[in-house]
Amino acid sequence: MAEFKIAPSILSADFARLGEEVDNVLASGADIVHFDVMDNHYVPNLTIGPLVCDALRKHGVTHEIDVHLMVKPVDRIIPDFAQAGATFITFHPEASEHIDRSLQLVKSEGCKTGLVFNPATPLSLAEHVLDKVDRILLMSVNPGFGGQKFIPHTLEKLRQARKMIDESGYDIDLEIDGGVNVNNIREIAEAGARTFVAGSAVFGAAKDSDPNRYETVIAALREELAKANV
Ligand SMILES: O=C(CO)[C@H](O)[C@H](O)COP(=O)(O)O
Ligand SMILES: [Fe+2]
Repeated sequence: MAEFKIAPSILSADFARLGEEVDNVLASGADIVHFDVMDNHYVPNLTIGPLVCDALRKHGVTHEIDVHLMVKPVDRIIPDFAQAGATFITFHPEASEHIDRSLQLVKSEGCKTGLVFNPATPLSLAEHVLDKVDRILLMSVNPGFGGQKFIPHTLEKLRQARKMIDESGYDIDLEIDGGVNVNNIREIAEAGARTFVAGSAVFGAAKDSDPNRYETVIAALREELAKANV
């Protein structure tokens, strides 16, 4: 069976208790911390920056931090995130003047690289840089907000991305971000994704009733993944 990873997006966490929320979700079985950076310019929302990434590392987080940059331009902020402890730095090709140069910059700063594709952005933009990409992230919503509905067309795009990666021979992860939940994660895995970002599905889970709610929802996501025919 393929290896699947679950990456809760802290966009939907309680920011007043962020360290505790991240500790809880990791202790509940999450693999990766997905860290959404929005600049009120590339996307119409404003979130968190390198200081918060650094604070999570100082708090004791040792898991992978998957920095999803929704900022323009990207190059200026890459060294700051590398220094703040990012594991992956993933950016949108439209936000970089020179995609190849930005990928090289991420690598030279000691981080892994990711390229992220909006619903309407063609995968062909990755064609000539696959040797420098560690992760392809497909957005299944338009970027900027959590809690949106999964765009069904992304399933076909995932199949295309899976084919492109497999045919390339490179070791590239395929991640999905936006509207992932217990009801659709299985077909998303069957379409080719291996890493699953889930924000509202994890942090929004039945807040009042279940003290182990993160564990319950992550176990339910894994149960669905175990049924996937891949
Ligand atoms: O990048 C993002 C939005 O731009 C978030 O990672 C994404 O929306 C996750 O939230 P949800 O699972 O609630 O859709
Ligand atoms: Fe994201």
